Amino acid sequence: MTSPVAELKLSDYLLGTEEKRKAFADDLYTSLRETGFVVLTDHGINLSRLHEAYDIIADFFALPEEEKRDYMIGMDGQRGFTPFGREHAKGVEAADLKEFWHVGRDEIKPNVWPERPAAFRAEVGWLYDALDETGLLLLQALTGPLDLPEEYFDEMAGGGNSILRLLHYPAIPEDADPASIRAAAHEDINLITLLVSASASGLELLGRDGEWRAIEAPADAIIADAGDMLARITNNHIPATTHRVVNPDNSRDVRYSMPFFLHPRPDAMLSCLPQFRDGSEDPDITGQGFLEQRLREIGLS
Ligand SMILES: O=C(O)CCC(=O)C(=O)O
Ligand SMILES: [Fe+2]
Repeated sequence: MTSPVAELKLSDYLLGTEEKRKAFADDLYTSLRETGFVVLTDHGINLSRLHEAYDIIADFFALPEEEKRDYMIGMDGQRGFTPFGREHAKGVEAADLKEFWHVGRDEIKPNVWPERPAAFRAEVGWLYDALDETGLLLLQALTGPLDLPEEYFDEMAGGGNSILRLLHYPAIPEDADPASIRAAAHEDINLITLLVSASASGLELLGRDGEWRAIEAPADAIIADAGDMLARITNNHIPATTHRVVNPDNSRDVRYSMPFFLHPRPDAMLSCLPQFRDGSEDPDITGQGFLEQRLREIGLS
């Protein structure tokens, strides 16, 4: 039996006593290690602005398909629009039942922005920065339990190649491949992922006991999970969390969600930490090298 997902207040880390900060960091580490997930409350991200962002992305996805397709750029899906039926999980043939928009760091690859809704760029840009800051704080908290210098992850991932994904899962089309679900079981590529709670349920996590469980989190909480890159540098001491999004009971129900994938800088070396080396660790690879390898595996490159 896995332990339940911890619910932690980010304010304990930001504003708490030394004791509170340490308890936060230890609980974060233990929950990620044992359940792969943590639920963050009191995270300080402006909630009314967050709800507005959901309205704005719903307006964007409601635009005509041809207009959205104007924002398909390049083939690697790292910026702009990716249409329904394109991405599939690694090792799965059936495509996921979703369309999405990616925002990244302009300095690494320039963003594209839709002409409408008018507030898209400002509000989505704000959310990117807020989640980037929150994600780096979580990584900073992990440096205690991982016995690393406090600035370790700021150097690896500050100004990194992180991606905010705005997701729309439309009503399930009648002709959908019966093998397809909204998002097939997968692990995220990056260090950690932050999910600002979605507009509807459906997210499930594969427990270390092999059981799928629906994620239950209070409204407005942020769910954080560990990705492949964190697993790699800890030699699976913090394993990447397998998760999926299942289809709704009512096939007409739509769903929006906004995962933020916290990535290292492209040239940062993903090197197994010394305390986890036992000969079974993966070889060193740059953030960019690992990303390219994984994008090929999910049909985005
Ligand atoms: O929509 C969600 O809640 C999760 C999406 C997800 O896991 C992903 O896009 O990697
Ligand atoms: Fe994911």
